[in-house]
Amino acid sequence: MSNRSVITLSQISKVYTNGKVALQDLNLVIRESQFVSLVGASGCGKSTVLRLIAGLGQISSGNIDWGITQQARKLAFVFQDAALMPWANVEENVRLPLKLAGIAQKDSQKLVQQALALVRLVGFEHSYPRELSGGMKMRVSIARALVTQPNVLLMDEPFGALDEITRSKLNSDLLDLWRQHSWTVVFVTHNIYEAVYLSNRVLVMGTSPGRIVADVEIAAPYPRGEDFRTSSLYNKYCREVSDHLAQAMTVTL
Ligand SMILES: Nc1ncnc2c1ncn2[C@@H]1O[C@H](COP(=O)(O)OP(=O)(O)OP(=O)(O)O)[C@@H](O)[C@H]1O
Repeated sequence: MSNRSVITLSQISKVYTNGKVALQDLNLVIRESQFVSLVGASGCGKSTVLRLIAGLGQISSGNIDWGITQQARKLAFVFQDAALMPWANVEENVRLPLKLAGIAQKDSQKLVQQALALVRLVGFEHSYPRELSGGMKMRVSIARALVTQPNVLLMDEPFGALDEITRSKLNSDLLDLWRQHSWTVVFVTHNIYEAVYLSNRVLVMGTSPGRIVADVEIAAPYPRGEDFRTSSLYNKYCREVSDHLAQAMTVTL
């Protein structure tokens, strides 16, 4: 991991048109290849942070500065809902961003195959979303994000709707991919255990107005397997994040 800052949020505030102050004076530096999770109570502004980083919505005040040029910057967004086109098969769903970018099918085929291989969906190219499990649909959604070969991956509770076993499997797969590709990842989740397992940094947000109340470095080496999940170190970090979260919620409840 380099020390280069990729995303710098300075004094960010976001007031929605209904007057809701979602974020106030938020400062945050995300470094290259970091895996950063945002955790916090519902409504504390996690998705707002992610959307502003993605350029989906206007900042009310403050700045976002990028450490990579606009030309070199490749963002991909993964949503909680796999949001696949039901009438299109797996391959067509994954190809969509390339099609929208005007890339011809003959040129996109290799990228689509590579993305499907990354999420282990080779052989399911011609299946339709209705034929897939929830975990497989989410893999398609991740492949659709990866097909553009991003260097920054923004993930908004991608595994929130999945059962625990599927979530745990996808967590391990995501970590393997992240280690191979060194993306900078910003990951939103409600789940403390997931955040600690995945991240090298967990940011705890407080609400009303949304702000960062704790920045916890998860100083455990990768690869992280079952050994880590059952270790006292993992428990220690989960307790630390949980305590910060409980404190943030006491202040606002
Ligand atoms: N388009 C909008 N217009 C008005 N208020 C909004 C809008 N989007 C979000 N909000 C409000 O801004 C606050 C932050 O919302 P946001 O979705 O960022 O929170 P969150 O932490 O991601 O919540 P959750 O965990 O429930 O997804 C909430 O009070 C929400 O109701």
